[in-house]
Amino acid sequence: MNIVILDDYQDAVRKLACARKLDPYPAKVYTNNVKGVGQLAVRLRDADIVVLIRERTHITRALLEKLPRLKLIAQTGGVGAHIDVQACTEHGVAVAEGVGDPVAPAELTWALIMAAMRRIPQYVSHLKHGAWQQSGLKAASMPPNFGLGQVLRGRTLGIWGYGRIGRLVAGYGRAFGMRVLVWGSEASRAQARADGCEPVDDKDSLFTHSDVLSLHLRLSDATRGCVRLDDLSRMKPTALLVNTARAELIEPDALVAALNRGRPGMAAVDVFESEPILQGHALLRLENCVCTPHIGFVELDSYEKYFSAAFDNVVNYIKGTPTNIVNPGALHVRR
Ligand SMILES: NC(=O)C1=CN([C@@H]2O[C@H](COP(=O)(O)OP(=O)(O)OC[C@H]3O[C@@H](n4cnc5c(N)ncnc54)[C@H](OP(=O)(O)O)[C@@H]3O)[C@@H](O)[C@H]2O)C=CC1
Ligand SMILES: O=C(O)C(=O)CO
Repeated sequence: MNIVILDDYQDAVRKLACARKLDPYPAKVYTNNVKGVGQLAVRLRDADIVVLIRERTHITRALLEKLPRLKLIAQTGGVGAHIDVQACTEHGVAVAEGVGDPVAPAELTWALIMAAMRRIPQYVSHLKHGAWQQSGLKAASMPPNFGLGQVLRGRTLGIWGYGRIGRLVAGYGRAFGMRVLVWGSEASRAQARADGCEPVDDKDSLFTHSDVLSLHLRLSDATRGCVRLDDLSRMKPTALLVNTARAELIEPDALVAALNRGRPGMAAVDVFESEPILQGHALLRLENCVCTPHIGFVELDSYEKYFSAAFDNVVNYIKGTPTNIVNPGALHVRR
């Protein structure tokens, strides 16, 4: 079996002990600098198994048609919209989902909430530039209403996407004495009610009433662009929007437009439509936006867990006992 590992950010996989699971099965490791179906098809033409670290590589129908040897795609973390799972099934390519750890992204979400609500990145940056500002931030570039930071106790946290991460973030919010509103499917809202949160009856209520609104949906055709400029415009000028899920959940350009208008007053984001984000991107220039470079899951233990789970799936597949296959139908299609 030829195994190719793509998207190996900063050689992380090679440095981690979990990669030793592949020792008996020689693997080529590439940091993915390949663009387009043609070049990718050349790089992957001898691969039986591809391990994807994150989502830079798009597995499309057109690419699959050029890869008759490919049998398994092993993804770290959840399978996202970058893999055409239906086309994989039709081509007999099994897709294995890695198991992520929701704690690291949930804690990063909270780190961003606290940093943004107390304006910590801005205070740190002003202080480093010699400005001792204790009674609120003042600068020509500050949007109106930016003002002072705010405490969380007694304020309202809104959660859209009450899954593994959203549920943890909600629990931390309750520990801070926040009222927690949840919007989502009937099942999500029932779970939220059982957990002591308040399900809301419509999306508008979530955007209108939240002081902090955090997105935790998965990206799919159904959720792409589900947050529109209209929704953001309903938010309070003092409110914070947090996105550690996927950038494409928000309509293109809507977040920049909304922040420029001051509703919501602030955003904190860990995910971008194109990663790495280009220097000079509008979100990086906005004083009322805190950005981190997709580090929700980047933490020693969860790094090991993400990669280790993906490699377990590879080894189990080779041994003939595939695990965590999201499209079991593919296993019955002759290659
Ligand atoms: N920044 C980072 O490093 C990380 C980011 N993430 C991202 O965080 C987000 C949440 O992850 P996680 O909590 O593990 O996800 P889960 O699958 O546990 O939950 C996601 C929620 O999204 C909703 N949803 C909408 N459409 C779908 C769909 N097609 N399939 C499944 N759920 C759907 C569901 O809510 P409902 O039933 O109400 O519709 C579900 O509860 C994801 O976007 C993930 O990619 C994850 C790990 C690290
Ligand atoms: O698993 C995920 O969805 C992540 O964002 C980590 O790459």
